Amino acid sequence: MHIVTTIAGSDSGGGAGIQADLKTFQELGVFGTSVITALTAQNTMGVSGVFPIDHSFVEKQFQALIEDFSIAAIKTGMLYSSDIIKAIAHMIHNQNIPLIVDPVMIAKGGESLLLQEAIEAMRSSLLPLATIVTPNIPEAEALTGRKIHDVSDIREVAQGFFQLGVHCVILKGGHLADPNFAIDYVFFQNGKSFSMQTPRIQTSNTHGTGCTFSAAITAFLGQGFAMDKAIIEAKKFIQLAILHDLSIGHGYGPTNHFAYQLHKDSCEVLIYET
Ligand SMILES: Nc1ncnc2c1ncn2[C@@H]1O[C@H](COP(=O)(O)OP(=O)(O)OP(=O)(O)O)[C@@H](O)[C@H]1O
Ligand SMILES: Cc1ncc(COP(=O)(O)O)c(N)n1
Repeated sequence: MHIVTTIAGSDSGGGAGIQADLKTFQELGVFGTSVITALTAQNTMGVSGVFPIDHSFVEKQFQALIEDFSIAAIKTGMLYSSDIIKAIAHMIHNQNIPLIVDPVMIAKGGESLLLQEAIEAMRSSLLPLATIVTPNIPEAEALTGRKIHDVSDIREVAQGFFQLGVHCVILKGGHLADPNFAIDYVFFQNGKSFSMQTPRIQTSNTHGTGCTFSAAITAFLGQGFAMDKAIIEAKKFIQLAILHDLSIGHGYGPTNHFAYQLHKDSCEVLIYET
């Protein structure tokens, strides 16, 4: 049994954060463990409260895991403060475990999930340890200080992440204005790159898309998939989870974590060399 870990915030509404990650891990047949960085009072309509966990207790949770388990891959999500980020970086820097950083900053409803003061710690302490980073466009801009207007800017931004020490950058195009396609751009430090394209689904039920996508990458990597295969299969997982939405709640509804196992043969991801 492959064991993977999510270090993230709890979403009481069950669509994002720790809950989305553990559901994804379960669906993909890996054993999920968790380190909770913050509690959020949240539903599909928004975040009404954030209760950060003291960084010493974040450390204690991780310590409990590494004392007992052999962890195959780790992902991070909502990390909230520089204290928490530094504690996590300190704990994992000598572990030699693949690390997927989803640099969560702002919830779909606009609420901040990362303090402004924590952006520098993310850049200087955590990203140098990352195997893969999965920013959306605004997150990539905030972390590299470069603006993204078109695809050529995306390549520049990926270089910015490589300079920090990241091995693979996935720039998620969910926020780009293409009405027909959801395109993500994948860049490896060795110069290899490709884009992944699926039909854009017209829906507001996209709560937790980024969490679910990065959790799926973590689950596939934890099972020993090669990095490109893990990324492409995770794109399939999130495409199906958005397509077969569950219509839960009154706001931005969650995605459907059951969908991949039911429909995985029906999804095609188009890959283009970039
Ligand atoms: N409407 C959509 N149709 C198809 N795929 C989508 C859609 N919206 C997002 N995606 C895909 O979902 C994945 C997550 O992308 P997104 O840009 O939504 O991440 P995010 O903004 O970080 O999410 P979150 O806000 O949950 O953290 C990407 O693979 C993206 O292409
Ligand atoms: C605990 C937690 N982690 C991450 C997200 C981001 O998800 P989204 O941007 O879809 O709201 C969230 N809302 N809550």
